[in-house]
Amino acid sequence: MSHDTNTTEYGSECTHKHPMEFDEEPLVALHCLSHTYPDGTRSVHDVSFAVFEDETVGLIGANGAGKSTLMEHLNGLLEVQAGELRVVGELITDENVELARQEVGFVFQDADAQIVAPTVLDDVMFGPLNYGASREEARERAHEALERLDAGHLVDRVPHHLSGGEKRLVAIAGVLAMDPSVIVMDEPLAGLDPARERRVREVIEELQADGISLVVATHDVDFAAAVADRLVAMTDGDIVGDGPPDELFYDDALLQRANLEPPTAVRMARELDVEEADPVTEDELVAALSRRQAVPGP
Ligand SMILES: Nc1ncnc2c1ncn2[C@@H]1O[C@H](COP(=O)(O)OP(=O)(O)OP(=O)(O)O)[C@@H](O)[C@H]1O
Repeated sequence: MSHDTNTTEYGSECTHKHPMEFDEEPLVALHCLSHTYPDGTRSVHDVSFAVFEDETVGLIGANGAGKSTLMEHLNGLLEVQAGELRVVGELITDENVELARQEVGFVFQDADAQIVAPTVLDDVMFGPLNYGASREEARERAHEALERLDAGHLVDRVPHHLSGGEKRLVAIAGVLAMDPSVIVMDEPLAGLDPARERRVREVIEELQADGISLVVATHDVDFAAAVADRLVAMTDGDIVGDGPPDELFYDDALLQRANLEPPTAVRMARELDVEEADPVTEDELVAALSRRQAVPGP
């Protein structure tokens, strides 16, 4: 999407009040997206959403708010019915949907949905091979991606026999092997034991440190507070909030509208009358409390 966006460029269906204007080119942007499923369920309506370089967007909202529907448009899994999708500035159509698939990797909540091959190596090689890499290059990329996730030891295993956490690492490796600009993750911690959860959190931190942009959908507000630079809140197919965690998680009216509870740190900060900052994570709360303690009394 360019800086000089104008309404004609985006088609006549859109009733969105604010044309998207950016100081920098988003890596992926949906503008005025509406989607109705074949049974007539209207899942998102006139939604605009952009992801920029080197940011993690937390997508939050209650069951059925439209998070998965929005995310499945970001790499062309769902076809745009009304509105438009741009990836690295290119308008995505039937002809170039592969660009969206390559640039935006998708890690499903259900890792089994993503497994396509008889061994982990074949599975991780599948993406690069599918996009024209030689077997040698695909193998190299698959090994690299698995090593990056400390999952090299799984290379010859049968994917269906892996544990839930291992499957998720393999699914992330499959996406990394494609070298995407943006990785979309649907509930990445769901169903993991504490050790696997910790590993997936570390992987997310490593991806962030590597400058990869992420979109993470989650019901876990504590996790969203810890992982996201920016939060986008959805309810009933609309985006109802977009801003930093310390703004959104202190906006009671918005949380109520989105049917969300504030994170633990926000609730505790209020109970403890922490006023000098708006902590949203445990670490921030502890820091605010120790600063308060350090202030000498009268
Ligand atoms: N294949 C489908 N056919 C019909 N309706 C659907 C389909 N997939 C989703 N929906 C409906 O679209 C709306 C948005 O669903 P979506 O899965 O995008 O929400 P979500 O925020 O991801 O929910 P959850 O947190 O429960 O995963 C819901 O009303 C849902 O019932």
